[in-house]
Amino acid sequence: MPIAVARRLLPPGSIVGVSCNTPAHVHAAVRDGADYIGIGAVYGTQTKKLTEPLVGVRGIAAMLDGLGESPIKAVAIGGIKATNALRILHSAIAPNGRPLDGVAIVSDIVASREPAASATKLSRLIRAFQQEFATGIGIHSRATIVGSIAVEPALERVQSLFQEIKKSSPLVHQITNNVVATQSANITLAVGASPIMATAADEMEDLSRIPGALLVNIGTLVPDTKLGMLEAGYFANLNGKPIVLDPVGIGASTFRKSSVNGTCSSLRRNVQPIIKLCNVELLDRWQPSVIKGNAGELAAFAGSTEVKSKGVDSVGSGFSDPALFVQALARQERCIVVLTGKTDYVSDGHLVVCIENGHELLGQITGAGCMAGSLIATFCAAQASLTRGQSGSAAIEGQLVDRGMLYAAVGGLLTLEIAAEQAVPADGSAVGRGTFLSRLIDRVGFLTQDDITRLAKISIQVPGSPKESTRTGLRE
Ligand SMILES: Nc1ncnc2c1ncn2[C@@H]1O[C@H](COP(=O)(O)OP(=O)(O)OP(=O)(O)O)[C@@H](O)[C@H]1O
Ligand SMILES: Cc1ncsc1CCO
Repeated sequence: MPIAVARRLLPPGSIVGVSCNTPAHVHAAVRDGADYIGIGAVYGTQTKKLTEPLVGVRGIAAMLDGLGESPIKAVAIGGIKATNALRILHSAIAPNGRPLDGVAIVSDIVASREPAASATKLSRLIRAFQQEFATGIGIHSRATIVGSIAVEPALERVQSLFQEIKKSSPLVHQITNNVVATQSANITLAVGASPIMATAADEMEDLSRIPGALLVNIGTLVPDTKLGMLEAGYFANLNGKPIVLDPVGIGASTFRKSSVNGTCSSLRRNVQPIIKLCNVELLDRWQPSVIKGNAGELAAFAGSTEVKSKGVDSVGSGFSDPALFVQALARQERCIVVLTGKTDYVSDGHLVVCIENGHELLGQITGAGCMAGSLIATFCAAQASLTRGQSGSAAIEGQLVDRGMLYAAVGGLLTLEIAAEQAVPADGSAVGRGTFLSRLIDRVGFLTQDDITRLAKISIQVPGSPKESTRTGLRE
């Protein structure tokens, strides 16, 4: 029914909402003067028969963007429950920064044995998110840092994470590719953590209960493993476990791209009430803490044509302004973004940390990026362990991404790259790729926190800001 007709039939002052399934619907609702819009269905639902395609979590942001500066409120609807509400609120942020105003929920309340308790739980979750969103720094901050940005506090954070790994030996669950599984497990053990390379969907709920972190690497993705990834990430989000996503070779095929976040997935065309799990993209189901890739992978992920890829490799010299790229992508994805290469760039959407360590041999063996992912996940597990004591506070309840993961990503990269420098003989004698890999794993095992502090070559900047501080590997 057109809004004008509804307004004629209803008493004056009535609130009129419009269901929107596409950006075109949103534009029409703005033009016709709706009071609010309901965006959906996000997921499949049994509450009503769906006649329009599912929007998916990844589809909400574009619709919010269509609201522009209008005061019209927006809620998401369709299959939303206490278990996925936070995921939806986190992901559904328009490029212009506009979040959802709320979520519409039916069965999780009316079909609950304790509807009042269910409603209270949901409202607590939503308020915690709103509080987090309003007061947060880092990931979605627009605050400007005044003065120079010292790197020492960042290195101190890395040190305490390094100590925590040695102390608690966290479990690092890795669903990775079959090219690198052994070396990834070995490098995780070498740094002092405990790897488990489990892939079956049926065991993910059990594994998610063990504190630690989850790595999802799509290097040799097959449908069965994808089911495991969907389940593992979902339960990891529920249990507040950090997730590192490594979209290996994402530009190589439509299957990889649509499995992660593509808009061409069959999910978009699926009007069945129950979603067939394998058609769901990973990022429709869970929120990563860190997304890591080389330039070709991150360009394909972000839909940028600036950098090309060939299989799992990046082609050419990379982005013209990598710092700005990672900052923008981190802001859009509301998580830490890591761009690897000769120089690495790590951002939380505000700060960008540049790392100049490493060795060219890292670019000449397979799986250096995958090992970087394993070490980043290990440091994320340590960060989660350090913050676990604070859980229960409203701000933590409203988060899926811990801002400390910026330092975790930096710590993982520094560990790999400083060990790589040490793996090359100091007397300049040649080392081949095979020996280099073994020596690299050895050196990760021998690395000390003093090595990291002494040898780190990092700088921190806020792109667009003239203030920048640099730190070389030399002792001052
Ligand atoms: N030329 C180089 N000099 C120094 N460090 C490098 C160089 N090339 C890569 N690295 C380091 O190697 C690690 C992996 O980065 P890279 O961009 O090669 O990953 P990748 O392409 O995803 O690797 P793979 O697909 O083999 O897993 C990073 O820590 C990066 O800093
Ligand atoms: C070579 C290769 N192919 C798929 S995954 C992988 C490992 C490095 O990314």
